[in-house]
Amino acid sequence: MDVTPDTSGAGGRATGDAARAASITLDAVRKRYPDGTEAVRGLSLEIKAGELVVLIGPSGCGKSTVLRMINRLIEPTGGRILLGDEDVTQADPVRLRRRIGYVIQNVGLFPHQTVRANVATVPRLLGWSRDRSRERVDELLELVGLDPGTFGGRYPHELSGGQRQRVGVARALAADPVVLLMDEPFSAVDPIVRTRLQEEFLRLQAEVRKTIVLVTHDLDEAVRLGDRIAVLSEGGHLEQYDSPAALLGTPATPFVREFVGADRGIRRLVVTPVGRDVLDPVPADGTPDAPAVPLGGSAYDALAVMLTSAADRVVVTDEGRPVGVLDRRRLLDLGRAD
Ligand SMILES: Nc1ncnc2c1ncn2[C@@H]1O[C@H](COP(=O)(O)OP(=O)(O)OP(=O)(O)O)[C@@H](O)[C@H]1O
Repeated sequence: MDVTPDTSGAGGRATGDAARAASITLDAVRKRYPDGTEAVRGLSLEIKAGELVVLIGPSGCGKSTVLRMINRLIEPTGGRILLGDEDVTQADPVRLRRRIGYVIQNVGLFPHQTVRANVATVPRLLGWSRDRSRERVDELLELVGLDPGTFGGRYPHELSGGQRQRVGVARALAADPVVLLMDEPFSAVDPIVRTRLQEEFLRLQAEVRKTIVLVTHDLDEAVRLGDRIAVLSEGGHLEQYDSPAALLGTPATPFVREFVGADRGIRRLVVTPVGRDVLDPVPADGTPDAPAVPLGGSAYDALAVMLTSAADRVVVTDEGRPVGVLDRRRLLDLGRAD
């Protein structure tokens, strides 16, 4: 398998290939548009190989500009961007883009090409044989949950919005890129489909472990998907770069506090697992008559169970065995970490 920067000839399996993910380093990156707009005024950010980082911030803060500078759809006017240890500003932009998958809001599929032909776009550019392309495309369609026999010959207008989005992801993964850039990938579908796509996407990422930079407006999406979240303010200023739990629990600046909102306590419960450290021992006289929740489940789910059964505590179980008791006050404290 080719692990050098040039992907020509590289293909291989779609799964379990951590060597094909690269770290990304932004070092004092700037973008001044020709009309004088300073979209990004010196942003530094490290993204580890295999990490999923979300860029979030108000409209116009420079998120898309940052994303597009990574694959040089937009040229930076200052600073450095490294992919692994290679400076992307020195790379040939066309070859660079073949190594970087890119997924956008309305997917941008070619309307007059079948699903298979759309997914095979980059392999074709790379000169792969027909058989090799076809094998890879079918493997990817399976990976994103579309049966190749049913969907491979369809045209984009014969798919639902969610199916189109999956084809977009398959296409972006086709040449086994080292990095995946996603600009509002799930915003064109309704909230129910969006949640399902997000869940599928997390499962997919657990398999392919790409380095992913994803732009969104949606804080819940950021919290659900991100290993780390970068909150940007105007001019691409980095307000905070942290795990979802740390961001919600300890906003670093007044801007972040306002951005994550008053309901951050609830959001924090969603990303906080119930661990042994917050449990009281099971009473000596046996398990209390309370509903059970699994160890490691989210504190939010535990709260939901308490509320629906009007209980003041839950029994926490590990593989069915009670390991402790969590009371409501202790649980609510988990949402109030600052
Ligand atoms: N081609 C351009 N020429 C001049 N200014 C631009 C250009 N493209 C973007 N901008 C400006 O740069 C700033 C950042 O834009 P960008 O699209 O990166 O923001 P964003 O955070 O992605 O916004 P949104 O969330 O609304 O998509 C904005 O003020 C925008 O008006």
